[in-house]
Amino acid sequence: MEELHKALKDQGEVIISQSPYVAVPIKDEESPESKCEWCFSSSSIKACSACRAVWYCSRECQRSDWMLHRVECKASKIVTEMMKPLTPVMRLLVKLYIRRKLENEKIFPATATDNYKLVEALVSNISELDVELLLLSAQMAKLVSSALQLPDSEINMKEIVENFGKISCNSHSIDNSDLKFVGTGLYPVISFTNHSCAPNSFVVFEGRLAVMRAMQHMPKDTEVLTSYIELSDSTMTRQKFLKEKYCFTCSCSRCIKLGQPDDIRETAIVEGYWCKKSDCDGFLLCGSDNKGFVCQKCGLVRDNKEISTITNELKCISDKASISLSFDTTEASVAYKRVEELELKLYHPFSISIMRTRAKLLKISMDLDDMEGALLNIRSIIQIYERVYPKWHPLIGARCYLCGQIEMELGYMVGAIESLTKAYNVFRITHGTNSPLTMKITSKLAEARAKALASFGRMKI
Ligand SMILES: C[S@@+](CC[C@H](N)C(=O)[O-])C[C@H]1O[C@@H](n2cnc3c(N)ncnc32)[C@H](O)[C@@H]1O
Repeated sequence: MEELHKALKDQGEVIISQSPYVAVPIKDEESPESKCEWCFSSSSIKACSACRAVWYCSRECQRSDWMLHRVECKASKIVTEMMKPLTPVMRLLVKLYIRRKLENEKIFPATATDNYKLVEALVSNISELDVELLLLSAQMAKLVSSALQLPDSEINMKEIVENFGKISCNSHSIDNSDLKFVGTGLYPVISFTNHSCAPNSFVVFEGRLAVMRAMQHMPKDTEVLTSYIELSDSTMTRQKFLKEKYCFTCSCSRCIKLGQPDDIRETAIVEGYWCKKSDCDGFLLCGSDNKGFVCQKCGLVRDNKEISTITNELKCISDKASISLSFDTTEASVAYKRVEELELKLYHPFSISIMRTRAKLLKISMDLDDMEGALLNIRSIIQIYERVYPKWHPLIGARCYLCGQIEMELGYMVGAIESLTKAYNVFRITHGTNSPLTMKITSKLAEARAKALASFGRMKI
């Protein structure tokens, strides 16, 4: 780890890259399809013919995973039955033990940056976990040990529970090149990096390879710090999450401002209630008599009844909107527009709730082929992202890339060139100039410039 801090790094420079010690694909609501066990691709995948519990997109991927999967596959009866109920975390743990076994038997080579000793050195925070979580871990440990079919003499329950703790506070979410969450993995060297809510490094993934890059100029001996969490949340929310999941209180340059006037105002913008007077930009705090919320700028009170009438309607319409999303996009569009209307009565236009609703509206507009509507939403989302994320954040790059594509489709070539340039400037730092994503944007940018030149004089902005 010391090696990580030694050399001077420039913005965008690779600090370290590492393959996972163990990794598994993930299925979730956003991406429910099965994925290749090795590279996480979901195209042209076939189930392993022996256990039918894992999938591969090519012979090459199957071959690369074979040394580990061979052992999983052998216990096929149990594994096939248990694979489905096993959560990704449990699967990671099963793979961790298989890998350790193969390493001990010298079947799997151990290298300086890739060996079980590095896993042993990871923090587990087990002494900080509450009793309920410990009990849950112990139950999961039992399941894992039966999946492994180890003789009782080889099972150390305490160690399994401890390894659950290690996976919980050290594993990384793996994104694909579209920034979709596709897997989870343990990268022991990268895991030695501490957290900051104002990080100077960022980890991206090239398939299963994790690549950590400097997000700013880093003089020699600067501590490399990365972010474990969603950076757009308020200080209070970030601290709560870090305490619960990672068992520490963050004291980074953003967190030390907790409770200061600027921090209270920022929390109110992203998560709190807002003054309803159109010419006032004050935030509301609960009044001392608990009867309502008072604007901190103009003093106007919104009583609890008014707030709860809006929140109740909001809950009702939001539920309806999310149900209609899966069967009637037009109905969902109407419902989410009403959600947005109601949210604007309560929250600041830059709030996280409104940002999420606009993300839904963006997707709906695109599904309905309403590109002008999509453009309106994506531009407003970018405005919010640029407030809450550091300017190099890949989410800003992804949104600017999409915005540029929409602008191109609509013939707004000046806007398209501007958005694609912004996207390029983000991804050249986070992903490097040679990554497939950055190259895709470069060619889109060239196309936009060529179209702009060809239509010079008849351009829309
Ligand atoms: C992924 S590990 C990071 C490496 C760890 N510090 C070590 O020495 O192995 C995550 C754990 O490190 C500690 N940690 C990470 N960032 C921290 C920070 N900014 N302040 C205090 N503790 C931190 C917490 O215990 C957290 O659960």
